[in-house]
Amino acid sequence: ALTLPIATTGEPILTRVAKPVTEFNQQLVQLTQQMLSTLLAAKGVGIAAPQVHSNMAVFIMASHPNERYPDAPKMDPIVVINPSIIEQSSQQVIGEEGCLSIPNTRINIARADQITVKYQTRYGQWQQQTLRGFVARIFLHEYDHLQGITLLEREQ
Ligand SMILES: O=C(O)C[C@@H](Cc1ccccc1)[C@H](O)SCc1ccccc1
Ligand SMILES: [Zn+2]
Repeated sequence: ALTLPIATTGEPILTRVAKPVTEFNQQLVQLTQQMLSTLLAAKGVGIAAPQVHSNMAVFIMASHPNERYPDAPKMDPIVVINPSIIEQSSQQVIGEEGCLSIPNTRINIARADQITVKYQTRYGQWQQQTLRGFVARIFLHEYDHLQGITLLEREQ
């Protein structure tokens, strides 16, 4: 699967609310494959469809240890479709984040340390999970992208 161009700050697609996925078809599978290869090539830990110019409510989380988060869990990439946040802990943690759409920028962001989320897999199956720490941070960062929100809008 080839990589896709990544939208950067100023491109309208990054400010729009993504649309729910209703067709779990081959086109969706192909999009997720291209998002994954784009993510891996960019050495990111997450990527959302709007970042590759698609307005679908889809993102991929792929935590792995990195210089900023050396104890980040190594996990198989998770495709998240039509996500919703059911619960967020009031306890927040400040952490440094980057964004593939905002090159050479690192911003400290406060995020809930624990969240309960619901989403569909690439086969349309509903999952409900509790996420903590860095993986919760990635989920919230990508979920923001689906609402047209980036780090720049969250910066205090
Ligand atoms: O732009 C994106 O959505 C991908 C970000 C995701 C991210 C989420 C939470 C915290 C940091 C980044 C990229 O992974 S940016 C590259 C990166 C990788 C590891 C740590 C920091 C930045
Ligand atoms: Zn981002």
